[in-house]
Amino acid sequence: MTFRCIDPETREVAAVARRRSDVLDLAILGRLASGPLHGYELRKRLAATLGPFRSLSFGSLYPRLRALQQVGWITSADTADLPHALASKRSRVSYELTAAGKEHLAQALTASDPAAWDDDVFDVRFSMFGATDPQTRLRILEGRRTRVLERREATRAAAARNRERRDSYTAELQRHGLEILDTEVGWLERLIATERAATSSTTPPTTARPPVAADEPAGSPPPEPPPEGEPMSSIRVAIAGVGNCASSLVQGVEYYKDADPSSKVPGLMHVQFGEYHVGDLEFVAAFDVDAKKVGQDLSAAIVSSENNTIKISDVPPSGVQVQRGPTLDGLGKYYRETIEESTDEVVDVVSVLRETQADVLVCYLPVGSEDAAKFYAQAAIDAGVAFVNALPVFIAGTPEWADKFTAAGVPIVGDDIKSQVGATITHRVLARLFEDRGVILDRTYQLNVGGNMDFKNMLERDRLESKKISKTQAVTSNLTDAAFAGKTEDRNVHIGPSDYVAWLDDRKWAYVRMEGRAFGDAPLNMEYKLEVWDSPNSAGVIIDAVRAAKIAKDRGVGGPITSASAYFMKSPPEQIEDGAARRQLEAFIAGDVER
Ligand SMILES: O=P(O)(O)OC[C@H]1O[C@@H](O)[C@H](O)[C@@H](O)[C@@H]1O
Repeated sequence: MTFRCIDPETREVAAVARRRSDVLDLAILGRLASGPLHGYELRKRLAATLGPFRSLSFGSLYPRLRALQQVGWITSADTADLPHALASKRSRVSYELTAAGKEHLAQALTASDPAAWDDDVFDVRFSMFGATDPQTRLRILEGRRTRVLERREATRAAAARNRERRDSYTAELQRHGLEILDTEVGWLERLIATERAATSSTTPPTTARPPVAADEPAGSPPPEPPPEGEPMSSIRVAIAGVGNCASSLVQGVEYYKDADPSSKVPGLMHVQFGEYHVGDLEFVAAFDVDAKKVGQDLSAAIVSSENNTIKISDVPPSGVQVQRGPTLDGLGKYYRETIEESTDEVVDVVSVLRETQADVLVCYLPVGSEDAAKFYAQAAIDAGVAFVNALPVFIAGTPEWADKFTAAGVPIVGDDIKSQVGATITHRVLARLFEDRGVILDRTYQLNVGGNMDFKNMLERDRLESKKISKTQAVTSNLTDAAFAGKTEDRNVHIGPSDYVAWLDDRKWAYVRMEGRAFGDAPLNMEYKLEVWDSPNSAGVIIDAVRAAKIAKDRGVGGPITSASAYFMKSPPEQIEDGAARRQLEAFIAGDVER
């Protein structure tokens, strides 16, 4: 027996050719859906509606027509025998869809896998939106938007990298390219909003497509509504990781639960956020791996083991017992040395989320818990629970996960919490101030020290990679002129956790320095030091993020909530200048923008 070795390039060329013929087949079937056509007329219609096929020749059309006849999806007839209206001097053969062809077309129009929003397929699918169901249309539009956003990010990053080497024409070309991508994003946003509005006016949110777990038979019943007497307006919150941040969150809800909705309180954007008051957050499940926390009531677990944040309120027993979640990579070297891992059996997280009817799952795992964070993200998708990702593991910001959440109709706000007035926001805004006032920012650092388990865990440098990237790009993405604008790594930017100082407890001190050049290249330097209690500083932001996620869930909006992610998180799917992000978020709360 002989084996023929096909080189990868040949295989790729063959795959591209196959994709092109598949999409051409779909386009042909779509055109024939409205009735029989001659080859010449068919070609004219394809060329008129589909940009990518403008150069379509009879050379590529006829082989596909023959292939479609062979599989039985179309038939041909000699039009010499047909009425005059269909006959033409140019072509005597007309083509028509068979019953099998109609069935194939109907099925093809329900597909919404990533191929549907590829460059060469999207136009074809879009031209058939009239015959596509609303949910599929929406998924394709959202997928396409993610693809274009991804491309815009890559173009921006490339432009920032090549800033010094490019001449003015190349710069102009890049600017023009970005403008086109901006326009496409805006166009897609408008289409999505229109589709969404049409869908929600015909489909009540409770009947929005329920996410289906991989192991769950399709069509299994949705979770029961809350027990009678339970207020519908509460937000049922589950927490993964009962550390200091969870402690401040739980204490903070207690602290502000009776606040006057029209008042201004420290640390919160709004007491009343849309239809939700701070006090509407209700904790229904919690997961941890620490033996001193698992099995305890949440109110006790938040002040157990290594938790050492400032106390802001007494929390009465909650009736929620901390359950044993999977460890995966959740315990780094220093955690293992410091805490004892629970020997309890790991619970089925998806079932717990379903049984407790959680609305939102907040992921508060230690930095570096890449696998565990993804495990909880998948659990949220499978259980149909909105996800707020507070840690620097890239989930909402990756097209792969964004698509998964979008396809499941589950909202996500992420990634990596940006504190109220923390190291990131102050650094980001002040660096931008340099630029806005014409000062060239040449170098900067942000050194952070603290005394909580987060900082101890981060002594393990391997666990830091995504944290450093997230913190760095949160600052550099807000710049356009600095040589390191948009970069995640550069000799002249150093941003990251720096050391562990036990006696600081949950306090975090950030030392920031910016070196620039002002008028006449005169040096201009700025240094500041920020002292905060780390966990309360992010708790208010999480309370808002949870409420934004719930609002999206109520409205049947799945996938990344871009406004909330940009305002609350360091590494959102789309970085937006903070003032604009806040305005977008207010518009989202008011229901004026979809996400
Ligand atoms: O102060 P910044 O840079 O906004 O960062 C805040 C948060 O960053 C997260 O990554 C930490 O895990 C939190 O503990 C911290 O509160």
